[in-house]
Amino acid sequence: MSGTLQHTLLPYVFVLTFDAILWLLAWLLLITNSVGVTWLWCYRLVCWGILHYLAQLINIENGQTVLTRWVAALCLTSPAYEAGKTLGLFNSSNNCTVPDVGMVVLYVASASMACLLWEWGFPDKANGDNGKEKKKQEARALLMRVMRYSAPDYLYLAAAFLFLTLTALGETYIPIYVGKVIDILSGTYDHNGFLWAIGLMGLYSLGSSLFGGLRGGMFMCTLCRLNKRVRHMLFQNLMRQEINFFEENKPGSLSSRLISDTDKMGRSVAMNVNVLLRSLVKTVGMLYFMLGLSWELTLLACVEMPLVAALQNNYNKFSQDLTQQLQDCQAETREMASEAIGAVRTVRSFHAESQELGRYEEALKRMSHIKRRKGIYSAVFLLLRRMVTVGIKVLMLLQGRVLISTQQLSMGSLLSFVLYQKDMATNMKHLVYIYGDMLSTATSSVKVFQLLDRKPKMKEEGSSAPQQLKGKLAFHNVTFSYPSSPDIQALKNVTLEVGAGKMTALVGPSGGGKSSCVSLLQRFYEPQEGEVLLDGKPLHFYPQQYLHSKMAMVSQNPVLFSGSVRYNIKYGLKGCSDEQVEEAAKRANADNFICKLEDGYNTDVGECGGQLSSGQKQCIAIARALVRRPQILILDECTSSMDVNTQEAVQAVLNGAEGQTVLVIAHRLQTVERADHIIFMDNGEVLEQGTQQQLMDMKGQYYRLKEKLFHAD
Ligand SMILES: Nc1ncnc2c1ncn2[C@@H]1O[C@H](COP(=O)(O)OP(=O)(O)OP(=O)(O)O)[C@@H](O)[C@H]1O
Repeated sequence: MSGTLQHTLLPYVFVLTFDAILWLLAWLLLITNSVGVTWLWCYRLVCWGILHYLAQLINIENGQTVLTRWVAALCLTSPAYEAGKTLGLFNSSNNCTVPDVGMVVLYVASASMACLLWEWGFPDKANGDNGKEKKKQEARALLMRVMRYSAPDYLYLAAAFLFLTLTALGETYIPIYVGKVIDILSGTYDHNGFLWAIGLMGLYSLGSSLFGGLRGGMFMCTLCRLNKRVRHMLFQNLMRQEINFFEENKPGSLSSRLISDTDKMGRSVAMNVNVLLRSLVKTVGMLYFMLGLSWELTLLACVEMPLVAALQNNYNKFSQDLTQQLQDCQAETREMASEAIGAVRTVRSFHAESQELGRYEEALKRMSHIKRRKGIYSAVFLLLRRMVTVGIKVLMLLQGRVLISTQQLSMGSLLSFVLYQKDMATNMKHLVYIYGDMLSTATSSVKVFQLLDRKPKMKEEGSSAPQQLKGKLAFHNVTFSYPSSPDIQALKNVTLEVGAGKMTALVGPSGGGKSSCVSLLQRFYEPQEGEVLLDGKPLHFYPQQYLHSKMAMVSQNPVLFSGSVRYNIKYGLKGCSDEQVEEAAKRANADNFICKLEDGYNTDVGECGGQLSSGQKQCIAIARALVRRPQILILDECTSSMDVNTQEAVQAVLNGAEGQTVLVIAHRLQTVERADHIIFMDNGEVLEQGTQQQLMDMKGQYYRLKEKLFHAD
């Protein structure tokens, strides 16, 4: 460890020694102390050349760039400061002098401090090999990506930055005038000077408040626009994902990504960048005034910064970890509550209220435990930070007393300095804290970006979209397992055909693989082996939108959306007239009961169609399929909840569907008997197929099932 430190520090000591020799040369060569800035610039540029060459000779493995950067800062700080002095930027003599030993030490300290800060904020990539640094760099890259998403709002951002700079400048001038007022009051009273100082102070306060408000408004606008844009993109990409994705990711966590994570991500740009830039502009402005008042006190004030930064850095590490845990816990609790509330009927019917309550309480306990830990860390951190701040303040006041007694500083200037220092400390806290917060919110944006970047795991869709479709479906040696249970084959080497313009029935015991066939037809999943063909072409040759316009499906448990009956029937269809909706409803035998509803077709069906009975929902779902006039109609057990009369009516409609390919999954006798072709499936395999008569003659599995159904009916 100490060996490594020696290796790291040696090149710096080596360069410093050479720099000291160069300064010694300057002191020896110059008889007079007063020199021109140009001379100092030339001399230090030559020094830079020499030291840079030496630094290259040392050639350290990791950190060569840091050393090179430090050499540049070391050589150029002194002429830069002297040039500033000559231009009257600092309240000291305008003469450019060769710096004395004290000033040289100060230059070395400030150059090193600047390099340290730079390294901390923007570490050299060559040094970032370890995991922690890599993580930081990734977080930074994410932050840059969030910023890029804000690019369309550049006008709002430019206005916000302008107002921000004006606010910060206004705020920076106020303490100077407070000090002036105190000096006027404590010395010989000058009425005009007093009024002038008070007036300017009021003007700066008013201006900064006005611009502050405008700045906040602009940032809020940017935040809203960014949130809207990201949520839209995210929702768009979510809708493109394959069905398995939604089985693996619960709705609670997806909606949390969509709402709270996008919000946090936006905050990292609009809010944090706002505070970060304000603090940065103010810090630079205040440093300028503070250096003008007293460089000794400024140096002392600057000591506070690395100490607070080190404390804050450590605290951030713990805090980020706990924040992540807390976010996960919150998502889990939310999911648990929405699951129990959504399935309240099931919970009630199994009398599982106390069990759900217990689970929820456990999750709440875990959450409050994490919150408690977070609170304790925060309290300890605040205590340590306060101790550092107070300690530095005491030292500063002691030094201030010395400066006043030697008349290097007035009382008012000391007050101005103390005001600046207080503000400076707050700004530093913001700079360090916000930076940590930005990185942590960037981590939460990882989740958003993961979703944004996710490509659906489906074969790329083709462009075949023929005007006329015969509607012949075929499975060729299809083997399929659900991604969530890859070891269980739901379909085993299935080969079957659904004739164009014919009605085919899929029958068989529960779990036989009927619905799995339908899922493959809908391209919800891809088979692992074999092909599913439509008119002789694999399904993925057709665009998804085309496929779903030609193939409509009514499932066992149709899902309706909250909204009117009309909205649900023409769901997803553009340019569908009211007449078409009503005609489809009549064909699905839904018109009768719809007209009896309070507002007819405009009646709200409630969340998930909760205001309607299961049979009514199925009728509306059939109407929704029929209104599309699909070439292929798939009915998965869709008449199971209808009364016998309604079933008969729907059946008549289906039989009258001329030229339409109909695939029915049914357990009911009447439905199956009307089919042109019957396929019997069990355990993921096609066991028997043929016409009703052929299967009956076989006296096999279908025959036995029919016997059972006959008795049941
Ligand atoms: N989403 C899923 N994830 C994992 N396995 C599934 C999924 N859906 C169905 N399965 C399994 O696939 C097999 C075939 O199920 P499928 O739903 O296709 O049968 P089915 O004949 O339609 O049954 P039912 O008549 O009861 O609807 C079963 O073993 C089932 O457990």
